[in-house]
Amino acid sequence: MAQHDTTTKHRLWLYLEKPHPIIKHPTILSCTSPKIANQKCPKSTLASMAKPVSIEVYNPNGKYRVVSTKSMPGTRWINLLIEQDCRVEICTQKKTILSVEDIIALIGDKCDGVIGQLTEDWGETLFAALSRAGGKAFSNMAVGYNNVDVNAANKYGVAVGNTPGVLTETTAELAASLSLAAARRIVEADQFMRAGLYDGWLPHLFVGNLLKGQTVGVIGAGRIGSAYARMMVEGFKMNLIYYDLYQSTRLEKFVTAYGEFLKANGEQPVTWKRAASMDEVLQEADVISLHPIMDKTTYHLINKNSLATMKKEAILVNCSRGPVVDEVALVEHLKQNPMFRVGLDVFEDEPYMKPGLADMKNAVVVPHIASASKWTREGMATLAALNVLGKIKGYPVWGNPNRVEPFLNENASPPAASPSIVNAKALGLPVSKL
Ligand SMILES: NC(=O)c1ccc[n+]([C@@H]2O[C@H](COP(=O)([O-])OP(=O)(O)OC[C@H]3O[C@@H](n4cnc5c(N)ncnc54)[C@H](O)[C@@H]3O)[C@@H](O)[C@H]2O)c1
Ligand SMILES: O=C(O)[C@H](O)CO
Repeated sequence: MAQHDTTTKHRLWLYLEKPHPIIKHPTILSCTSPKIANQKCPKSTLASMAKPVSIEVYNPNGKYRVVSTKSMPGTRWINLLIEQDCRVEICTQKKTILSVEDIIALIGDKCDGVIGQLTEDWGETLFAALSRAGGKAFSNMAVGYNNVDVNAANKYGVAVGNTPGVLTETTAELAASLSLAAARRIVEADQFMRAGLYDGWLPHLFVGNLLKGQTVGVIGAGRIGSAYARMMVEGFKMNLIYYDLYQSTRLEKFVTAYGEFLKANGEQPVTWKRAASMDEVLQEADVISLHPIMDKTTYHLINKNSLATMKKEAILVNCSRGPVVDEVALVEHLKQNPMFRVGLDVFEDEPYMKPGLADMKNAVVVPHIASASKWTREGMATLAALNVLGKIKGYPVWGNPNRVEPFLNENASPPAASPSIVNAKALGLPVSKL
């Protein structure tokens, strides 16, 4: 390993001589600071930029500079970028959530595109910085993009990508897991066992809720909400009630067909209903799962009043975004109603929980892991990278962001298109005919 120019803080390059074991193109550099010269930034920004940000570099001679604010699973996404002449820089900073200043430092004075994370605040300041550096594309490694000010991106002509579809089933499976964990009190029972409290079978020990024949309620029956509904209907023979701004015809057809199948086999058929209001779902359902997007119409959708509408023994699951639920009201409701249970993957002030939530036995809490399966996370990285690459190369936008499978086939080259650009229309980007 050779070390150069260690006298200057901003140029501490460490060349790794060993080829990386999995990346096809072996050249990796590590350094502790990107070039930050000639940027017009507020003084406060410059001051915090003085701190070096550590990065790892692949294909240093690539024509296009693409920055990823985090290391992401898999290597396909890196290979796809370097095969198309990109120099890939991955931030290796230990800090979990990067600040706007950290990201400005990463962007530097020449950057063609950035792959970022849902924890980052992609607003006016960052899009201005990216645009100054010649950047044309940003992609969240997430389907939700409520951390992105799309209007600001439009103002600077920056394409904004997201990663739909590849995480639908994985996220729905976690929502189903939380539904079961809450219904059958799995975490409480696990803690009881580990505490050495089990001294024999008892008729009343950890009695929970049977799902079969009960009603599952879905708020936001889009990709994930529909996949979850199908799992609960087919897996546990639950009836469905859903609320969405749009009708989910495919979901309705599925439940109808499954109901007919059950009937033909002499079993009680399942039913479905599209509710005219969210309150109808809250009143009728035994398990309610939240899957809407996060915007001002869904902020505190579940609050003190809506909680009061729900059955005393209902189960509430949230795998959408934390602020969809008023968490202070939820803690109070959990205290007042010990038979009411929740399964939460997301939190209002992530990564923090509101006071009292951690003490509630009737709450199952996990750290925003709904999309965390290996296949999905690698696929998300691939889609995010291809969103950025597509814009850099001038490719059109894929026609149907709900059908992203062709981009995920590891044995074939991906289509020459950006899989999902949310502001394609606003920017007037061409749509692929493939
Ligand atoms: N916890 C996680 O790790 C995780 C993983 C993936 C997605 N998500 C969240 O889930 C959200 C949904 O993802 P998706 O792929 O299913 O998106 P989607 O766009 O397919 O579905 C969202 C649905 O919400 C509906 N909706 C919008 N406003 C509504 C309202 N006011 N009331 C009721 N329904 C409303 C839409 O009509 C749409 O059908 C994402 O935006 C993201 O925030 C979280
Ligand atoms: O929106 C998303 O994709 C999730 O929150 C992370 O997978």
